[in-house]
Amino acid sequence: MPLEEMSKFFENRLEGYEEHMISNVIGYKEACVKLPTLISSRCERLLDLGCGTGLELENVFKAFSHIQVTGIDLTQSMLDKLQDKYKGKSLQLICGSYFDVELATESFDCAISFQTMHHFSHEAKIGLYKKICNSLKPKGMYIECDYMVETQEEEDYFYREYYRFMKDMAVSNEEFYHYDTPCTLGNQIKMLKEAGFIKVDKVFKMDHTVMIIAVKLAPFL
Ligand SMILES: C[S@@+](CC[C@H](N)C(=O)[O-])C[C@H]1O[C@@H](n2cnc3c(N)ncnc32)[C@H](O)[C@@H]1O
Repeated sequence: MPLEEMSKFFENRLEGYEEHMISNVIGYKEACVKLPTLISSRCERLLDLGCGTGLELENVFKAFSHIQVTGIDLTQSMLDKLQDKYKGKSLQLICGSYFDVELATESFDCAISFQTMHHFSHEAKIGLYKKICNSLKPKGMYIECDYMVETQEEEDYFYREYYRFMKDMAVSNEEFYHYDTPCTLGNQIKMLKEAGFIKVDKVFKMDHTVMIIAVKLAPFL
C-alpha cells in the first residue's frame, strides 16, 4: 500500500482521530493526565510541536488556565479543530513544519511533543532537538511522549521498511510521508543528549507509550 503524504494522512482521519488516540493507543490517556504534573508551576510560555487537535493540552489548560501556548502543526484542519476547542485561551497556532519554523532563542519555559516524533531519521531529530533546546529558557525543559520500541532490531526493521517504501514510490527523503519509525528509549536519550540537553530521564512507560523529560541545564544551576 503506498504511503500517504503526512498532512493528507491526518486530514483524512480528522473525524475520529481523538477517539482513536484515547481508545486505541495504550498509555496515551494516562500520559496526558501525567503531563501537567511534570510542568513547572512557573511555566508561562509553552511550545507544542505537532500539536494536532491539542488533545494533550486539555489537562494542561485545566492546571494552567493562563498559559500561553504556541502550537506548530503541518495539518491546518487539525489546528482549526484545536482553535475551536480552546476558545478564549492564549494560543498562537502556526501551520508549518517544525523543522522549518524559526524558534526564538530562550523564549519558552517548556516545550512538548506528543506522538509526533516517530516519523523521522536520527539526524533530522537531532537537528530539531538542538533547535528546541536553543528555544528554551535556561531552566526550561522538553517533554516528549512518543511511540517507542524495545529493541534495536525492531527500530532497524521500521527504518528499513520506510526507506524501501520511499524508494519504491520514488519520493525524496525531504518530503514527509506517514510511516511509523519508532526508536528505542536508549537511542532517544542519546539523540537528546547529543542535541545539548544535560539530563534526560524516562518518566512514564505503558506498553509502547513512553515519556521523557530533557532538561536544558543541570537543576542546581
Ligand atoms: C499523531 S498526531 C499527534 C497530535 C497531538 N500531539 C496529539 O497527541 O493528539 C501527529 C501530528 O504531528 C503533525 N506533524 C507531523 N509531522 C510534522 C512536522 N514536520 N511539523 C509539524 N507537525 C507535524 C501531524 O500533522 C499530526 O497533527
